[in-house]
Amino acid sequence: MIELKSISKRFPDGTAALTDIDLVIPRGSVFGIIGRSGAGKSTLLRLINGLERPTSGEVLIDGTSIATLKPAGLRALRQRIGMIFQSFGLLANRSIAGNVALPLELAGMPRAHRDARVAQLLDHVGIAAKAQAYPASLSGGQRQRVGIARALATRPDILLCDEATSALDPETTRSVLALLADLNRDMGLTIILITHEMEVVRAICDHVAVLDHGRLVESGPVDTVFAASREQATLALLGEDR
Ligand SMILES: Nc1ncnc2c1ncn2[C@@H]1O[C@H](COP(=O)(O)OP(=O)(O)OP(=O)(O)O)[C@@H](O)[C@H]1O
Repeated sequence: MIELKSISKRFPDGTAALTDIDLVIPRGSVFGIIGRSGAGKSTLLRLINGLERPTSGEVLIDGTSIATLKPAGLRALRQRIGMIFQSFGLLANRSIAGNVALPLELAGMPRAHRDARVAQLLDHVGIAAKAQAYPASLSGGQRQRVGIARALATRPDILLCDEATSALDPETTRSVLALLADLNRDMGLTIILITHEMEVVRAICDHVAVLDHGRLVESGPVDTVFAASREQATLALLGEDR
């Protein structure tokens, strides 16, 4: 379980990116965080993986405050958290297998184990045939599958998705979201997904939180929030999507 307690984040230039956020993300959920550009979504994700520190408040993962972790604890936490990005973040000069192997190399896994694990991961995301290809020769959907395989290499139990399907066409988006749903179901992976697209939330999330200008407008089960919201920010996002 991930808990955000009274989180505020103000950047040195005075920008108040997040103000007084309280949020509980249950283990095993697919949790959508939605809001317009600048609402604070990326900042929230970066607080969860410890890349940013809150100005006040705390982030607890399974009851442990990230702020109390020593460097070794923070490294261990990062191994528990995978991340995928809108721009995929693949290294152009490494093969697909080489990209997926990278976090295992950094973790010091011996070559033979690494090769077996990479093959298993590529198979799992349906892209084994492309192991020796390079990112430039893959479609966007295939590249995101590689991104997912790489994110899962160290067997995380939390996957953070930063606009992971925003660069993909609707059909490819559906297939990548279906893969994420399978991973949630089969591995019990907790998925936190930030997006500005209501359709993505509707397709895959069980819970949603709506951010607006750094504030949490509302959160709860997707069906409840979408069916009964009276919040202007939520209605505006729903309206844009209809
Ligand atoms: N390092 C930084 N220094 C100063 N301000 C920042 C920094 N990072 C983000 N911000 C500001 O904080 C606010 C929230 O940004 P954030 O990137 O979290 O929003 P977002 O909802 O993810 O937006 P987008 O969908 O456009 O990525 C914005 O006003 C942004 O300009």
